Amino acid sequence: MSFLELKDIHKSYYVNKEEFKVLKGINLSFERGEFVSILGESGGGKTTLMNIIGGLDARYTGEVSLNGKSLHDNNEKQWDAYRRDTIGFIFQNFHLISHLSILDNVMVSLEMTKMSRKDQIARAESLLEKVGLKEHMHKYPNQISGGQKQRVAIARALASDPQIIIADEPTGALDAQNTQEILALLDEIAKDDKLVITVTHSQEVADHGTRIVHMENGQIDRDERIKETFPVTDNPTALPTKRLGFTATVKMALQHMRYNLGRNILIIFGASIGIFSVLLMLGLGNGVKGYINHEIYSQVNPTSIMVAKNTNSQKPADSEMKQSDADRFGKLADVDHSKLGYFAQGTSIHYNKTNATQPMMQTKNSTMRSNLLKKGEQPKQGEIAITKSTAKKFNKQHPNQMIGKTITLYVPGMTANGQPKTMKKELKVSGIVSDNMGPTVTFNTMKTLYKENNVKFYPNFVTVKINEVSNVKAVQNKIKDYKITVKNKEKQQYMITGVGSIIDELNTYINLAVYVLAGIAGISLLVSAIMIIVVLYISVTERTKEIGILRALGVRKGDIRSLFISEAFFLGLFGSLLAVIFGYLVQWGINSISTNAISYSLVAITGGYVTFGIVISVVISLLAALAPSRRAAKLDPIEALSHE
Ligand SMILES: Nc1ncnc2c1ncn2[C@@H]1O[C@H](COP(=O)(O)OP(=O)(O)OP(=O)(O)O)[C@@H](O)[C@H]1O
Repeated sequence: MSFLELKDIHKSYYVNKEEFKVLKGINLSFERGEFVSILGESGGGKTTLMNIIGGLDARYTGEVSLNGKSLHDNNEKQWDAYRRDTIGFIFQNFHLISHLSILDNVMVSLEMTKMSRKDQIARAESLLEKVGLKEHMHKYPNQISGGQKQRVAIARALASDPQIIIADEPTGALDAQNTQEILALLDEIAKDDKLVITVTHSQEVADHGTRIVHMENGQIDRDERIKETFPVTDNPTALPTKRLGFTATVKMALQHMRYNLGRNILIIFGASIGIFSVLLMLGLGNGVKGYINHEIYSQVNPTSIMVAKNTNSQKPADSEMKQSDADRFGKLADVDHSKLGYFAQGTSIHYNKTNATQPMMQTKNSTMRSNLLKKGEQPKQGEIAITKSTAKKFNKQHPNQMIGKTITLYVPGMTANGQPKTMKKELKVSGIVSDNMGPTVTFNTMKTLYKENNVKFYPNFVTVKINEVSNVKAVQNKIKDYKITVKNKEKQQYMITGVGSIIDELNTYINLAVYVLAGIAGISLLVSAIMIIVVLYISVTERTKEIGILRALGVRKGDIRSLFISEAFFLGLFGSLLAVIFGYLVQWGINSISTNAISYSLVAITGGYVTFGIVISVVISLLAALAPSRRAAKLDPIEALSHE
């Protein structure tokens, strides 16, 4: 049983369904310790035969067996493993990976062995030392000579300690001096128990080996042993290998990105614009919403709501809110307390022959914020807090001096038989409040005013104080759920009034506007995605040869796919990180201006938005990578290697 045996190998190529027979029944057997040169006319099928032996081409008929075991039924993964474990390729044009250093070129093969990382590096260094390149190991392929490149290729071919070294025209691109050095190295390899098969046109190379096989017209026409086969000293002990794996693929992706740094920075910059716009829109929307809420909440207590009767009637009796209504709300979950109140329109205040009409006035209640009191005290029984503009009307120079003065309050009312009656009461000014609020008296003061004027008093709202802002909506909904039947129609018994009740709706509209804006900004994400697709497609084309090399070294299709997907992942990740940096910078810029102008930070990018931005960016990049990475993985290794 020979080490490597070829039996009746036939191979045809088909061009436009026309068959071209290239190998027409090859029978050969090889042993370890041989240095075989395959000679023959150009186009005679030598490379085709090497591709079959090297496990790059499985589309042939006949039998190739290694140590008596046929390779015929190998599946894709077994072929990958065969190329990793058994074969070391040396190509005429070196086929080094340009974006990896000399050391890393050798490491690609070693990373597929099960050695520890430390041992892998030690072996790579010792192999480079053996080929005389240790001091050049941190250079890149474009920084060394042709002869040196071929020596790197030899070190790489030997990395996983394969039993067969296939060298296709290894000295074709070298001068006489380098040719001698490479031949000496190949000699050493054969002496080291391995089988070296070279394809060559050079008689000098052929004469150097132990055996010459000549091909003619797709068949072997001469097979002569010119030297003794080197003695084989032990059984082959190949290094156990594994697939390239996640870490090595990711590392290689990063190395490629670093090699093309300028271009990748531009792509990352392009990709970041979309995410940045979305982040800024969301942050701005959030900030503006916060600002509007802040403005409203600075005047209205967010945990208090005002409830009135749901009626269009002008009759005070129809709008009456009773203590029983207040008690009903007071019993709802999360309600702290609930109180009757009175809201009046068309009131006026008289002082010192000057009259000031008041568009609206309400009894003091929990929806009012204490900060609306600008000077003096909150009103007690028999007192009133008047607005700043009213105070100015009465005392232009010193409005604050109105505090302590007595004014007359006029309130329009209606007698029991429907006659209008203006009620009045003298009250002491206790303080001055913001114009946003209107004059304020206590509920009891208002009640007394009605009583003194003999008009029945109908409280017309209830304020409900809720324990927490987050429970307001639920309480509002419960109050809205109380129904009453009027003329056979069921309708809501109460309505919620005051600014607080519209905050929710206002926020819904703001959110809507923000999402629309972010959506428009999102269009640039689509542009980023298309850009990444284009870039990756270009990259696949550019790197076709590299893909062929990796496949020849035994890298699996899946790992080739991971390589491109990793690059896309990093483009997306770095793009979004850059976008976050830009986002925070612009946020800082806008907020410094807005804090000066309106004492509020208008942009509020949240951690949630940042996470969303990063996730979206990465997902888009990964989706964009699907098609290009699939294309890369599907490339035929032989075609990829011969790609110009
Ligand atoms: N993919 C292919 N499709 C069609 N024909 C092919 C293909 N690859 C090779 N051939 C043809 O098969 C024949 C053998 O090619 P091969 O490369 O094996 O020859 P070779 O002996 O290595 O030649 P050379 O010494 O010039 O490198 C040639 O005629 C070539 O044109």
